[in-house]
Amino acid sequence: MLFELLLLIGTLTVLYYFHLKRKWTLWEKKGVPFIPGTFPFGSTAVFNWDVVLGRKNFNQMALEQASSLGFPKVFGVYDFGTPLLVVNDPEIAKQVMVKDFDHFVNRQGDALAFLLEGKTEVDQAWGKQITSLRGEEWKHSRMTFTPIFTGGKLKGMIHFIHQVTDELIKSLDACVAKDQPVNLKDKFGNMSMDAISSCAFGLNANSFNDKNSTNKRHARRIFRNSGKDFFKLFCAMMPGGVKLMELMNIPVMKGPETEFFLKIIRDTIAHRLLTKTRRNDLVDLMIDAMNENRTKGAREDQDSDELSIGATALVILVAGYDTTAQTMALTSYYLAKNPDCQEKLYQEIMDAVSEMDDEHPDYNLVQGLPYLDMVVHETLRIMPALGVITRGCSKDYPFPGIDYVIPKGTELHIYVGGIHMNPDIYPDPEKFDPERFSKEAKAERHPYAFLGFGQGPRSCIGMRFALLEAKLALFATLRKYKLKTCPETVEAFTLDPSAILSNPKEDLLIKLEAR
Ligand code: HEM
Repeated sequence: MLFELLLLIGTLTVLYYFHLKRKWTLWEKKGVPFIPGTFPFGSTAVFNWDVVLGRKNFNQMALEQASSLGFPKVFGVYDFGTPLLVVNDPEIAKQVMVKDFDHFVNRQGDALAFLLEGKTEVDQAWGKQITSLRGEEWKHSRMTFTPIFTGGKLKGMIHFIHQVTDELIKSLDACVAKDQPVNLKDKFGNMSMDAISSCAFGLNANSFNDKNSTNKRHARRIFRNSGKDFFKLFCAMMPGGVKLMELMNIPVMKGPETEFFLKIIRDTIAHRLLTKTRRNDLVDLMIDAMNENRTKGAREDQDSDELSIGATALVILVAGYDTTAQTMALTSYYLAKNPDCQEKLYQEIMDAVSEMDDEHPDYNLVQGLPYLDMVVHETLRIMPALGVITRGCSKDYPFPGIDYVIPKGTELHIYVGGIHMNPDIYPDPEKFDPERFSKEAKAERHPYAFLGFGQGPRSCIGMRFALLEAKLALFATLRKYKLKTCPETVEAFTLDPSAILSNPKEDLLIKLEAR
């Protein structure tokens, strides 16, 4: 009996393999270079053995794939045996992200969409948040929440960020007083957590004073995958896996961390409604947006709206935390290593300070500093938080330039890291050179050669907020200190294999000298 069973499994595996192999040759016939991949995972950055086994960061994997093929405009990889097209060219990225957006409204393809359809509370929260929503549901959610990130609304919140930059400077002062190197990941991690907690929920996360802050620990966990997380994903991918896990009340997504943040969000909303207090922060704006929609009769379903608020607040917290923290930490690291750029930025900041009436810069002033903007963009070019942006094809799509129709349900990967590191687009791509983002340099380049925040209707909704926070923090830091490398500064860093974003694995340590 056992022999027959093994024989059956063996035969099915071989048949399945040949079935996939037939699909794989499709790419070769169309002249698209492809990476053959390891059966059964395939070779995408996401499902690659090196990534699954925690040997490589998946953004790094993507960049290596693009570079190993000499940065072709498009190439094929296999995602669990399904051919998947990788876009590595700004013009084609524009086609997909903007011109033919009606084909690519979704972020995920159909093959793994069921992973977001679990019915546990945790999976519902992830499935209902704006980054995962599909089609009309996404359009509704995006329309509802876009107005809360306008310049006007951010101006109303800037004083919350000023309070946190004051905390940041106090904490940096303490390091300088003790003549200690500053751990950039740590300091800017605290800054980001406190800024987002304050602006989004009116909470004092107290990260600078509480070394073991639960908020930070849980937020970091959400963007890191352990062996257990991969094992759970693997089980969920088995036929009937999600249903079985649901019956056992095991969520596919990370349970305790999600529940922790959902509770914070619920308590905040309940407190606001009970006390009728208003802070004009993101929670208030989300409640307003939802009420406005209901008044307009756009949506009757109150439960669904409330789930959408909870889920979106959750994603604001997690999408805003690590991405912005890393951008601030890396910008400071690159400035310490490039004193000429730092000096130029310092001069720009001091010129601005001489025109300020107030202790803190206002919104227009900080957003209008050209070199500060160039420095942050160059950091995001070298190290984009998301090295791969995905889109799901929702209608058959005749791909421009290739005699091939991408079938509905296919997932496309846009390799941001590949475009940002392509020497034909950015000569000497490893070099930190903010001049690449001067007005003149940008005018000579394809506008979609920078994808640090994505592009088109599905681009980062929090971009303005992130840039405001990062610029305020860098303004305050550089105004007061010179950033210097020290013996503890790593010459180069590697990327954390357990991180979903491109986070440095090593600590980024530098010394500060009071100006
Ligand atoms: C420097 C910091 C940040 C970077 C580099 C970043 C980058 C990105 C990228 C690359 C995307 C995907 C865009 C696409 O698919 O075209 C994205 C989406 C998103 N980001 Fe950000 N982000 C940052 C900060 C933030 C902040 C602070 C928030 C919230 C306050 C936020 C909320 C979101 C949301 C909700 C989406 C999904 C939008 C949608 O599906 O419609 N991000 N971000």
